[in-house]
Amino acid sequence: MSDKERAQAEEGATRCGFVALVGAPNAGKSTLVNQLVGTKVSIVSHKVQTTRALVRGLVIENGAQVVFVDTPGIFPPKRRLDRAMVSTAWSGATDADVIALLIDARKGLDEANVAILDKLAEAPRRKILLLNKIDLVRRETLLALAQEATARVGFDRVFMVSALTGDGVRDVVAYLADEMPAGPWLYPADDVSDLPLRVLAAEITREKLFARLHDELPYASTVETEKWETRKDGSVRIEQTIYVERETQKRIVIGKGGQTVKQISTEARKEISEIIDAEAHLFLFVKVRENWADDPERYREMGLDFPKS
Ligand SMILES: Nc1nc2c(ncn2[C@@H]2O[C@H](COP(=O)(O)OP(=O)(O)OP(=O)(O)O)[C@@H](O)[C@H]2O)c(=O)[nH]1
Repeated sequence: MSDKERAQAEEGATRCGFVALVGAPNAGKSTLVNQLVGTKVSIVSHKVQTTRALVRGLVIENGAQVVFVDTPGIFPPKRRLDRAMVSTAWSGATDADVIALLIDARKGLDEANVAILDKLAEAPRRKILLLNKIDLVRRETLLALAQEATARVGFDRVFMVSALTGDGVRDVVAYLADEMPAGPWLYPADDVSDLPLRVLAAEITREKLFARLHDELPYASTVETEKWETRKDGSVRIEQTIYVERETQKRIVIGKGGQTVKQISTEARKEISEIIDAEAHLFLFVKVRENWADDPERYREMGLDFPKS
């Protein structure tokens, strides 16, 4: 935060609001939030539907605090867990001051994007369109896509961005900062995310787990931080449990002689240490928890509502 911004905050000339990022799985929402905030707050993966809970990224620009809500990918729900994710995504969107729809420009208006556009057309909110992955798509294609999408939904603005390279992203932030309503900042100025560190640390381990075992594990596997202890020397002892659904999956995660879980732990520990800016000692346990996807308690821990059916 600059001195000017600090002064604005003190004078009370501040603005603050919520921006919901919606889009089909893999549109690039997590990558965009990370690019906006400049720190890794959301977990990026090649596998779809990695984002489960609402993750907020905070950006301060021109006296405004913009709170980004990174919603789970919106897709036709089948299972209970899927329905919880989708309903959390839409409720995040309807509470926001601005809804930003992110579309993977390579995909164009495929079935998933058309369904989202139709639903968005009904939402009584300001909406903007972000055509993402412009590093991979020709300009003529982008223009045609922008026209097609705006014919379906009254977007206030269309931006062309690359969440990966950061191209065009600052323009989006500047625009949104101007759009935020007057009001005090809701979060401390130096925070980048309100996601508790223990949740973030669990997400990092989950990312490493999937990077290694995405073919062998169902995405229903989960990681929870059970213990977080700061020691006298400033280092942190973290205990996490990886929950899987079956004994066979447990064996896969542990690997021969414990090799696999050890590698996951090493990778996660490195990244967690960087983020907390302290030495981390990470201890991973693997447990089988059958039918966890039907257990309301697990949903609460992930910040999701438990759908009744
Ligand atoms: N080339 C390119 N790749 C991108 C861009 N933005 C995102 N990606 C890639 O697209 C993939 C999906 O990105 P994510 O940010 O995980 O997508 P998401 O929308 O958050 O996905 P869910 O969490 O499943 O909803 C990752 O492999 C990213 O590296 C971009 O602008 N250009």
